[in-house]
Amino acid sequence: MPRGGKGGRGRRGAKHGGGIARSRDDGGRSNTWQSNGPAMQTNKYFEAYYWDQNIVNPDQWQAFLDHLRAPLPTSFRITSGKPTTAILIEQMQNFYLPYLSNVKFEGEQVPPPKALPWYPESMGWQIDVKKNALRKTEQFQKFQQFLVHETEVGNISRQETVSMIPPLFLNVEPHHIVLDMCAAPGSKTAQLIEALHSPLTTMAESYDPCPPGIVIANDADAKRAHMLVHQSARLPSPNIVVANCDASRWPSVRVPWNAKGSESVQERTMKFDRVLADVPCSGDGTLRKNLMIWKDWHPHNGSSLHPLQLRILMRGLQSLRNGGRLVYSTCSLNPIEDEAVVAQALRDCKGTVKLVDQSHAFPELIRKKGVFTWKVCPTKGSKDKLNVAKTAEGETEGEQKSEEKIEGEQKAEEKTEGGEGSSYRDTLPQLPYVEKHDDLAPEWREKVPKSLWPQGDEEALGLDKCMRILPQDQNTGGFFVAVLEKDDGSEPELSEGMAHGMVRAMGLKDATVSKQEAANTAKRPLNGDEEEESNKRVKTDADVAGDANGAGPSNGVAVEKKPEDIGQPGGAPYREDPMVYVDQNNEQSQSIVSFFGLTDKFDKRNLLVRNRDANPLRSAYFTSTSVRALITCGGAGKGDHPYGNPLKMRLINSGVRSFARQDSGKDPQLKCKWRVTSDAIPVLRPLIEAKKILHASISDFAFMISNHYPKLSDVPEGDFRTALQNEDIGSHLVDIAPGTYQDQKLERTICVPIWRAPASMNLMLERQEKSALSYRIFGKDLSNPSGARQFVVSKAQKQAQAQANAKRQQKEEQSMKIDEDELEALENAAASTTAAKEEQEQQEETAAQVEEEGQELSVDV
Ligand SMILES: C[S@@+](CC[C@H](N)C(=O)[O-])C[C@H]1O[C@@H](n2cnc3c(N)ncnc32)[C@H](O)[C@@H]1O
Repeated sequence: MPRGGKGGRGRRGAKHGGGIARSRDDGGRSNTWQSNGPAMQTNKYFEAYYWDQNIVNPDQWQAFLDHLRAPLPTSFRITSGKPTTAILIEQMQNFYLPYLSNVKFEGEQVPPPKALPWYPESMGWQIDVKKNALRKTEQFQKFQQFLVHETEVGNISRQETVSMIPPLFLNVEPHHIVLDMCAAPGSKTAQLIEALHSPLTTMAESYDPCPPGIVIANDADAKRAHMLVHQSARLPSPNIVVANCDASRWPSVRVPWNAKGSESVQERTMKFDRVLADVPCSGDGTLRKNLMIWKDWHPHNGSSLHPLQLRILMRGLQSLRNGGRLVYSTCSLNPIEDEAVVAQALRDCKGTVKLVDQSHAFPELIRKKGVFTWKVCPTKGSKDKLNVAKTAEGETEGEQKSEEKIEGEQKAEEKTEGGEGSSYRDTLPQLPYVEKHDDLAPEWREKVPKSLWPQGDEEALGLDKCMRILPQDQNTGGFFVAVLEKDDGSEPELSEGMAHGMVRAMGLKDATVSKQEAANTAKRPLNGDEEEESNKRVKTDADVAGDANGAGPSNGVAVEKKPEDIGQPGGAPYREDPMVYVDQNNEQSQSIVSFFGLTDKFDKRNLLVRNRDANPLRSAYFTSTSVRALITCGGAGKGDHPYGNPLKMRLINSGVRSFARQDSGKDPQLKCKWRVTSDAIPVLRPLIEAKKILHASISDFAFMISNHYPKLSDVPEGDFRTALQNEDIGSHLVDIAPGTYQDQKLERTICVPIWRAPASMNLMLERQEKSALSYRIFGKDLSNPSGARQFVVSKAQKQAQAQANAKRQQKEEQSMKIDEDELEALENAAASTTAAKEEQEQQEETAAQVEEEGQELSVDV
């Protein structure tokens, strides 16, 4: 059954791998393993097909099958470029490795986790341990809690080892515009975002909060595209855009662009520096975790996906700039979905695209070279169905067997598998291979693409530069990766990539608008009629100048169309709220900038809201300038969406939610009704004036964690308390200086958000974030009297879990496969964000109460 593809039309589970959530404790998965048992993990078509394809050496065959039938090891990645990156690696190496090095389960030594030798700076890990050993030994239980905690707060991502590979070969840099064509559930997108903000390194200093580049995460499935929003919320970035398009028809979007050294702004089609085409596939590389694939697997699954895969790859290559790089990947081992797709794309590109030799990169990663030839099985039934000419070369009696006969053979008594060459092959069914496209009857030649077959030019195309990762080599899933680069000689001026030119263009446009605004302000006040007339004039002027602030009724340029009337032709209606940039003179925006002391590096034109009035109501998002160039298409109305967005992209989300309204308190002293979200701190902290940051010691911090809304008078005496008392009521950021507290050391400064109420203060972190942070620094949770880790399980989460379990059961009954990637992503993202939201709302309520209480207190005093 295809993985994430369109092959199973009408059956959602088939189409997208069955979007089924499961409980965080992994109970669902282990039950699946136990209930299915090894008896189910067999498929004679699979064995016959892959034996014939010759991608596994005969002496490795048994190991190949054995690994496919063994549970997949747990693996995870430590998020790069965060202040926590180095700390977690240090904890892994200096605490958990020794701690887990001498564990026995059922009399056997359990291997400790190992850093993946090819993943940069020990940030990728694998645990070759059976699930029940993980759950039933005290040491691994403790380790599991650490993993869950750090996963929930975004410092660790559970990700299958092989899935970590494609983004590494993309070499993403901060100025790159990156398209992740088939991104959901988003584990690779997370790596792309990390790479955009910092080189893949443990050094937090290299983190750039707002680089010039953009990551566009796209998925054709609307529900799955929304999962990307949750996933990206774990890695807050002003440079992220989530879209919901059919990647094979990825739209051309026009953006403003300025050539270096010129004073003019041009409009250009946005081209990508990097493209990831991790296409929907039959998924047989995931057999170790998606057990249902065993049951449904047939060579035809791959053949039926080949055309879509090719269309997506071709569109990716067309969208790439000259000199740009594209990585094509599948979690299928099938050459029809792999080499055949790449080969046809190379042919169609007529020499403008080449496969890149990556044999020198990540040398510790064991991989096989791509193959030059393969066998094609274009139908599920017998060849008769295709009316293949009876005289066709290579036809044998065996190949003529009917489908019923094949099934009969599949049920035939199993003989010893492996090793014995042809005698083993004789135990397996013959498959309805068709030697060449010309062998098909004329009416079928039209329907079945010729590109399924090798065409003799495979060696010349350099298909051996493709890479195939086989399960037995590193105890992983199976995977295929090809790295392609475009060299068509066009647009040499784009060799610096497009992002810099887009940012420069916005600078020029912004300057024009500022001049215009200054001129307007200087005018005398107008009476009503004159004002209306003037608005019309401004609209025309702005149109001519290319208003950089985006469209909206407020600046009079919106074309009134209802968003629900608009959609991709033939696609689902597009109903997302518009993304509108706030006028930089907006009162709320100005209060945010002055209260938090945001420097000029914070461009207030990049503050975005999700309403047509461009008014910050509950949340305000911050995006990079390049994202503004894209979302507004550089000018009002250019994007043909009522509010200026490039409609064709079907935008779902963008930027980082940075400010949340907190105006429930009625204190007239409250100067700014907004608080900085904890997600936005890494992005905003470097953009805030030093004098606006409060400073506290590690013992002050221990006090903050241990106490919920302590009175100001109870805060330990010292500089922090004095500073707090002199501070305005509202949201503040506090730098906690390195130091020692009860033998526990904080090695580097961390920044946390607080709320200063009239008579009290509070650390504005949700419970599990506080708990994880406390554990990391103090070795226990100071906010919990028992010191144990705290996990927030919200009502919504419990409900979602119950629903997910029911759904899983239902799907299992229907023999659908469960997409474990999706489950992993849900585990990484959705549950924790629901809980976090609830926690945040609860915090806001408490803050309001305390504030009011504080007001009363201050009146009393
Ligand atoms: C193999 S999964 C991608 C996994 C993802 N890259 C990750 O690492 O988490 C394939 C995805 O392609 C999506 N998809 C299927 N057809 C598509 C199309 N025509 N355009 C874009 N996405 C598509 C599916 O919804 C599915 O989420």
